[in-house]
Amino acid sequence: MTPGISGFSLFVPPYRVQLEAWCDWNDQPWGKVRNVVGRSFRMRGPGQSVYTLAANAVWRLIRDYDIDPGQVGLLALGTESSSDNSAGAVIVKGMVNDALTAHGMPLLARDCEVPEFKQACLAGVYGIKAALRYLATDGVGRQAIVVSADIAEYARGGSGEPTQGAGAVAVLLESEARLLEVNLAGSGSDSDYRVADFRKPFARFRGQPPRDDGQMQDLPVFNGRYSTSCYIDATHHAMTAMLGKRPGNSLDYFNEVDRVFMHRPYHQMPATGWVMAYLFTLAADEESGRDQLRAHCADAGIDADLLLAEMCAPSPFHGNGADIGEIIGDVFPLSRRLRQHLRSTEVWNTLVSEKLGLGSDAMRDLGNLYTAALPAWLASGLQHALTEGLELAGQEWLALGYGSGDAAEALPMRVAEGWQAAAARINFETALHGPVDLTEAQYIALHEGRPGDLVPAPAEDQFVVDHLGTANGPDFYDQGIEYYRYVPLTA
Ligand SMILES: CC(C)(COP(=O)(O)OP(=O)(O)OC[C@H]1O[C@@H](n2cnc3c(N)ncnc32)[C@H](O)[C@@H]1OP(=O)(O)O)[C@@H](O)C(=O)NCCC(=O)NCCSC(=O)CC(=O)O
Repeated sequence: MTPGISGFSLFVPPYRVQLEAWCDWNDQPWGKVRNVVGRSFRMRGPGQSVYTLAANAVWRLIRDYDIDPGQVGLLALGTESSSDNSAGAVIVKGMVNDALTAHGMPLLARDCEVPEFKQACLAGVYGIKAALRYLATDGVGRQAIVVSADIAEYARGGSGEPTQGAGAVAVLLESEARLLEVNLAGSGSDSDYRVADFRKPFARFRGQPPRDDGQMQDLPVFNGRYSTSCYIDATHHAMTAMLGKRPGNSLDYFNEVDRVFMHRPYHQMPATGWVMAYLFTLAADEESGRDQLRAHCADAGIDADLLLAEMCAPSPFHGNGADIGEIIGDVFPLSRRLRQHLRSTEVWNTLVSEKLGLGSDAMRDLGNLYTAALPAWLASGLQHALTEGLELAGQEWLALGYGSGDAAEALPMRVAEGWQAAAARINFETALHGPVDLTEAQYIALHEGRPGDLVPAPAEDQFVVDHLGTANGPDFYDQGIEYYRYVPLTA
C-alpha cells in the first residue's frame, strides 16, 4: 500500500481574458506574451469568491469520485487569497454540506479536521504533505481532500498583469493511491525568508475604494526579476535536498525522471527553474558535471569561471535588511545567458520538451492559479496521457512546488498501476467548457470589482455568494461575513 493521490477536480470561473486581445488593448507584444506567459486566464465574476471556487471543486470531486463524505477525515484548504483571517476550510465544508443535504446525501464527517495552509503558492503542497501524514498516522483507513484555491490578481499596467488567474483544484488522497504514489520520505524541502518578494501585507487594503462585490483587491507586493531569481534559488535548494536523499549520482536523476511538473506562474517559469536546477547540479559535480558546464559555456561564449562563481556562491542574495531594495534585480545574469543559449541545443529537447511537455499546452489557458497551478498541471498531464493512450504506470514523476520568495518542495511520485480508471474521472477538459470572453471594458470593470455590462453566466450545480452580512450589533454581528447559496441544476 502506497499512499498518495487518487483524484483531481478542477473549477474555474467562466469569465476569460484572451491574452491576444489583452495585448491589443494594452499595446503589448503578443509574440512575447504567447511564448512566455500563455493564451488566456480566468477571472472571478459576480457572486464568486475564493471560497465558492474551492467549494465548487470539492463538490465536483465528491461527485466524480463517488466519495463517501463520512470517510473524509481531513479537509484542508491551501490558499493565499483567503478573505477571512479566522475560519478557512470549514467554510468550504459548510457549503459542501448544503449541497449534500440538497441531494439527500450523507454529510461530511463531523470528526473531520479543517485546517487552512498558507505559504503563497506552496500552501496546497503543504496541505498534501499534511494529508499524507494524517493518512499514515491517526487517519489510517480514512480519506483526505486538499483543495487549493486562489484568485491571482495583479495591478493593471504592471509586469504581472498578463499572469493573472482564478480557480481551484481539489485533490483526493488515500492510503492506497490510484493515480500518483507519493514518496514522502524522499521529498526535499527549502525555506529562506526573503522579505520583499511576493508579500500581501494588510496595509495594502487601507484606503481601497469600495467594490460592488464587497471584496478587497488582493494585489501582491513583488519585484519581477527578483521574483524569478527567488523561484530559481528556492527550487534549486529543494531539488538539492531531495537529490541528497537519493543513492547514486545526482546528475543521473535528470535523465531518469520521466515527467516533471512545477509551480507555473506563467508558461516559461517551470522550464527556467528546471534548467537552472540542472545547471546547479552540473556545477556541484566536480567531476564530469563541471566539464559539461564548461563545454556549454565555451559554446555560448561565456566565461566558465565567472559562471561557476555565480552558481556556487553560498547565497546570491546579499542582505535582507535595509539594503534589500538594492538587490531586486536578476541575481543569475550569466546563468540566464547560458539558459538562453541552451534553448537552441538538443539539451533543451531532452531535458525540457520531453519531460515538461505532458499537459503543458492546456495549462496555457489557466493563467496563474497560485496554489492550484501545480495540482492543475498534474491533472492536465494525466488527462493528456489518457487522451493520447500513453502508458504511464511505474513512471517516475517529480512535483516541484514553490511559494512566494521563500519556500519550495520537491515531491517524487510514481504513477500507480491502473491509473487510467481514476484519470478518466478528471474533469479538466469539461471544467474549461463554456468560457465567456470579456471585452476590454468588462475586464477593467471586473478587475475593479464592478459587474459593468457583463451578463453573469448562469450558476448551476454550484455555490455562489448570496449576500454579505451587515449587522454590526448590539444584538447580532455578521458584518462582512459572506453568506453562500447552493444553486441546483435546473432540469
Ligand atoms: C514574466 C514576468 C517576470 C515578465 O516580466 P518582464 O516582461 O519584465 O520580463 P522579461 O523582460 O525579463 O522577460 C521574461 C522572459 O521572457 C523572455 N522573452 C522576452 N521576449 C521574448 C519573446 N519575444 N519570445 C520569447 N521569450 C521572450 C526573456 O528572455 C525572459 O526570459 P529569461 O528569463 O529566460 O531570460 C512577469 O510575469 C512578472 O512580473 N510576473 C509576476 C511575478 C511572478 O510571476 N513571479 C513568479 C512566481 S510567484 C507566484 O506565482 C506567486 C506565489 O508564489 O505566491
